[in-house]
Amino acid sequence: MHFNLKKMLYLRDLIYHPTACPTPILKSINLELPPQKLGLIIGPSGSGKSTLLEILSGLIQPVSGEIFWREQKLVSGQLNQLAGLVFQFPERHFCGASILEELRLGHPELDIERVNKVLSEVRLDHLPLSTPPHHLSGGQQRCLALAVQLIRQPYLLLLDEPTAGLDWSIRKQLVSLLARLKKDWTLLVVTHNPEDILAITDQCWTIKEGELKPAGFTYHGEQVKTSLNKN
Ligand SMILES: Nc1ncnc2c1ncn2[C@@H]1O[C@H](COP(=O)(O)OP(=O)(O)OP(=O)(O)O)[C@@H](O)[C@H]1O
Repeated sequence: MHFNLKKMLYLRDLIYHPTACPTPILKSINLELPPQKLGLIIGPSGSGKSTLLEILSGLIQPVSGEIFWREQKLVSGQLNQLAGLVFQFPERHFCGASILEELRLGHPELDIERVNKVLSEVRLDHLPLSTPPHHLSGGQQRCLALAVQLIRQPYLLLLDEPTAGLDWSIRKQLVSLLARLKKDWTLLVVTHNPEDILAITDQCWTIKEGELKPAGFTYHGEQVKTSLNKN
């Protein structure tokens, strides 16, 4: 397997071990993800998936290890510019009174052109900007949560269980949206239920008790196909 380190997200020996915990939550994580690819990490509840995304978005700091983006070593302050994190059930965190307010939270200077561009990216541009986020459908709320991150123009989109709690047809639409987004962004998705996302996955890992491994295994009786040997 050969990757060009100049063009990728590269995690080296990341360890997260809060002092109160008897064992590390993340145990020497190594991961390489090229740009404009979708990486999928599959693991059960409590395996460390959200913790890894929190580190990558600069919310918490690993005790050791390094994070590189295009050969540049990054520290927490730089990570929140690199990455946009969409939490699990992001609609629970909306605090704007309208779509426009939600998109402009923390960025009141954003011009309408950029707002419209990002809304068209997630196919919400047909809605009035005054629509309250809580009046949107479940699928539209997920799209708005993505738009909130995209408008900050991160390089890397981090998605925690993006299809959780959505109906089948909405999950399908969201997966098509993610497939479109990876033409411009690098995506890292974590989930305990990979069924929806596998079809658009370029690289896949499993995580169990904080240990990350490249996938090439049987999940729900089906061989998971990864592109670890592509590129
Ligand atoms: N600061 C902390 N101190 C102690 N334990 C922690 C801390 N942060 C996370 N944990 C524990 O680490 C484990 C991994 O948590 P994490 O939320 O990353 O798992 P997850 O795979 O995302 O699970 P889920 O899918 O249920 O969200 C859990 O057992 C959690 O309780």
